[in-house]
Amino acid sequence: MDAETQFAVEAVRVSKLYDTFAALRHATCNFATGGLHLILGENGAGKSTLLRIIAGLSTPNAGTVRVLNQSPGAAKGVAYMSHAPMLYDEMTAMENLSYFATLYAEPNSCGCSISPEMALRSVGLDPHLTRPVGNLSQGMRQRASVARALMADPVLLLLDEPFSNMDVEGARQMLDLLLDFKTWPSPLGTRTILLTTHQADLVLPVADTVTRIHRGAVVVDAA
Ligand SMILES: Nc1ncnc2c1ncn2[C@@H]1O[C@H](COP(=O)(O)OP(=O)(O)OP(=O)(O)O)[C@@H](O)[C@H]1O
Repeated sequence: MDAETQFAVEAVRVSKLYDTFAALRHATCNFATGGLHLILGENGAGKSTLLRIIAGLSTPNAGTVRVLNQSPGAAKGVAYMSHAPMLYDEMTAMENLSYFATLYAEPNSCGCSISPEMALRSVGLDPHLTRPVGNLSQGMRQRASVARALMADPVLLLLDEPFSNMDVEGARQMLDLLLDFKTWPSPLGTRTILLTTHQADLVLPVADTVTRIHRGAVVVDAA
């Protein structure tokens, strides 16, 4: 990433339609490089839609989006965690991450990675767990999902509900982990995290910015 890049993500008047329904309406929001950015909003507000567009997984109908100064999907060093599980239930956490590690070795990836073992340890999971993911507690599965995203060693980490299914203590530990991860040196530059959560009280004290979305529109974009 260019060291001069001020914003990890710039979204200008972004709209996303599903048939005639506007999941996002002229949403404009910028996320500074190096920040922990919190995106809040009611169920169905458009938070996941925005993250998916930034991740390059969904194309807006209107507006412009720049991610690490490139088009969404083109930028290296971006990892996205969906709120839906992205792991195979019948495999262990280690088997899952080892499998996905082979995908991160593809030419399109950033070329740098954190080992499956280190990613699992960093979220507090034992890499030698023999239980398949489908038999883990929901909180442990969530940790494994976050570990999968960390494994790409992202300079921009997009997390959709990383604390869901976690008790308060587990969520705190996960937040501490993310804050620590943000300080890890990266050859691609300063790390930035965007996350959505319904546990706003947990993250608000440490968030650098808060972006509120209501019915598809950005209503507050405050530092
Ligand atoms: N593929 C789709 N087809 C049709 N409508 C969709 C699709 N994806 C999302 N929507 C609708 O777009 C709106 C925004 O959805 P989105 O998932 O972005 O909200 P959200 O803020 O992430 O909500 P939650 O907090 O419940 O996860 C919702 O009304 C949702 O039903």
